[in-house]
Amino acid sequence: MASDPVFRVALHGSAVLTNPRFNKGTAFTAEERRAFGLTGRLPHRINMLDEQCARAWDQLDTCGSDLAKNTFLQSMRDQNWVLYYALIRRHLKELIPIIYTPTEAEAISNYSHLFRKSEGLYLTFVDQDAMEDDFLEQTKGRDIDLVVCSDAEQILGIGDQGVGGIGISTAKAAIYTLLAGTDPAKILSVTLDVGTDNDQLLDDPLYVGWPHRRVRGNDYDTFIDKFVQLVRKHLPHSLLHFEDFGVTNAYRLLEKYRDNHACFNDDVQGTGAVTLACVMAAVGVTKSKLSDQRIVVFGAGSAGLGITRQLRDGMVEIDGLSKDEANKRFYLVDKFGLIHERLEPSKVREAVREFVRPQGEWDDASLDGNGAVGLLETVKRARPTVLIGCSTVGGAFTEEVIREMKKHSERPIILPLSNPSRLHEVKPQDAMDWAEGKALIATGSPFPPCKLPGGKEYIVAECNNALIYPGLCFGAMLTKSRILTDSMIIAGTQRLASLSPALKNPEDALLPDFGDSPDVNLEVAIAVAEKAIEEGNATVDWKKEEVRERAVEKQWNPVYGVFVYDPQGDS
Ligand SMILES: NC(=O)C1=CN([C@@H]2O[C@H](COP(=O)(O)OP(=O)(O)OC[C@H]3O[C@@H](n4cnc5c(N)ncnc54)[C@H](O)[C@@H]3O)[C@@H](O)[C@H]2O)C=CC1
Ligand SMILES: CC(=O)C(=O)O
Ligand SMILES: [Mg+2]
Repeated sequence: MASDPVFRVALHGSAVLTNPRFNKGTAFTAEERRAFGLTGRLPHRINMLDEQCARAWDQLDTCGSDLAKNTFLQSMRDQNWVLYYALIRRHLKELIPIIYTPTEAEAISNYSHLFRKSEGLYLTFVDQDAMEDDFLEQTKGRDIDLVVCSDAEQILGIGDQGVGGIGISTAKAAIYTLLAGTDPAKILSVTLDVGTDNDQLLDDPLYVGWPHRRVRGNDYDTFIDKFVQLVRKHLPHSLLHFEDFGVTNAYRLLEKYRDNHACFNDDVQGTGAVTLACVMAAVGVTKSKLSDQRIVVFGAGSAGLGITRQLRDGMVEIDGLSKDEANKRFYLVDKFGLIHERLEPSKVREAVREFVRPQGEWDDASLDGNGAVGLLETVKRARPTVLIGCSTVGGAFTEEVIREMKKHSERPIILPLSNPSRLHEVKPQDAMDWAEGKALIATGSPFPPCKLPGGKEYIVAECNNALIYPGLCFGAMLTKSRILTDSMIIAGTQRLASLSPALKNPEDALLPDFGDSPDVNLEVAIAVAEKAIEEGNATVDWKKEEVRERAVEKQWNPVYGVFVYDPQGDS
């Protein structure tokens, strides 16, 4: 058996108990209590981590709502990292929805009212002259591998949340630790407070962010660039994760920086990757090819377009289609209806141009009350085999839409991916009933299984980027890759797809269970790291054969080590 790791710690007395990285609470041993001046600061009895977890679980049980549980866990994280992560690891499926989607969305929208303690780095537009000092204050002497940042323009389906964006950066960071084993001490969570266009926040006297309209244009770009250059200068080997930016900035910033630093946009690339893996599994069940699919994407924002591009690239890489041929498999429907050539140019964003349906094809289509080619008409004429929702429009996949799809597709693949749960385009059970028990379904947030006509149950896979992004980025971090390339992402995606339970049993879920997500993300990380080495992007001198062992070795696990007091040690 491996012996407990030994840590040399320079803190003493209450400083150890108030530092979440080192605090063990009642688990400090008698020897440690003497060495760190804790004997009189703790009750007599020494607990094991398992006992602490059992007590915390009971305490959590007394919280009256999911939001109260989220708040309880947040304060546990402020007190004791090992206990927080150990508790969640022991109850992964129950607690991920509490610390992540859907409950975290509620916590973020109440951020100013629930505020208790600062977490992470707050960079505010008006304070940008001090940005480097503020940045160094939190990073100096720390060995940071990962920076997770958000400007909070499009948080988890609930729109602009201003300074509350720190909540998504810290939640995504926690998922990195839980599912990939990234050391929490090596992660920096950042909110980029450039104001907010959310009137409710601006009118709220308790709002704790910068009460100003969102800064845009050159001023915004200069502010973001200042931040990215600090990351590049002071943390050159780190990975920079962008989360929940508005659609235009999401694409622009990724393209601007990804060739010079390892950058990742989760809503674009993570969502694209997990959905590609999910559709690959589904076409395995229907015994067809990716390139045989006709795909309607409802909501062509960061996620919708990221998914479209990733599926398109999959058709090119895996099935050998040309890019132009692959583009023709997609029908994008946004708030002005189907994106086609006759739409006014102002309604067609630059990023969607390659997927615009040609003039002529839709000339005689019926228009809805807004003069648009709506979803139902698109489904009638395009006869999709795959229908994906990333629109935040709850209930948009109506009975008529699903029944129409079923007329032309024996096993319709239906993926309502919008978060949180109330914004899903269709409830899985409704989709299954309307598709006469034949739908293949995955959702963005967790849902209970569907009942099938014969009484059996169908497990609804969770197609959430958390099933893949921690592994994708951990693979790049492990190998200290200079950049995160599309082919590294495809390698991770193929590894995830190969783990689909539906490949072994077509009646099973399309993606692995979230309870298995730590093992799944490890596999993804290994595939990405191997690819990084093969492509020459890695800056570590490893052979591909040693990646698995190294990856496991580098994982942080929520266990208490043995502490030795050492004034020259960590603090
Ligand atoms: N399952 C997962 O892993 C992920 C899910 N999401 C979810 O996807 C949703 C979209 O997120 P983002 O793409 O980041 O937001 P976004 O704001 O970039 O995209 C939303 C798109 O939907 C369009 N839309 C709005 N109303 C519409 C309507 N009535 N009909 C058709 N389209 C309409 C908007 O114009 C926009 O293009 C959110 O609910 C988010 O939580 C996002 C990332 C990952
Ligand atoms: C899951 C995620 O990244 C989102 O809903 O934005
Ligand atoms: Mg997101």
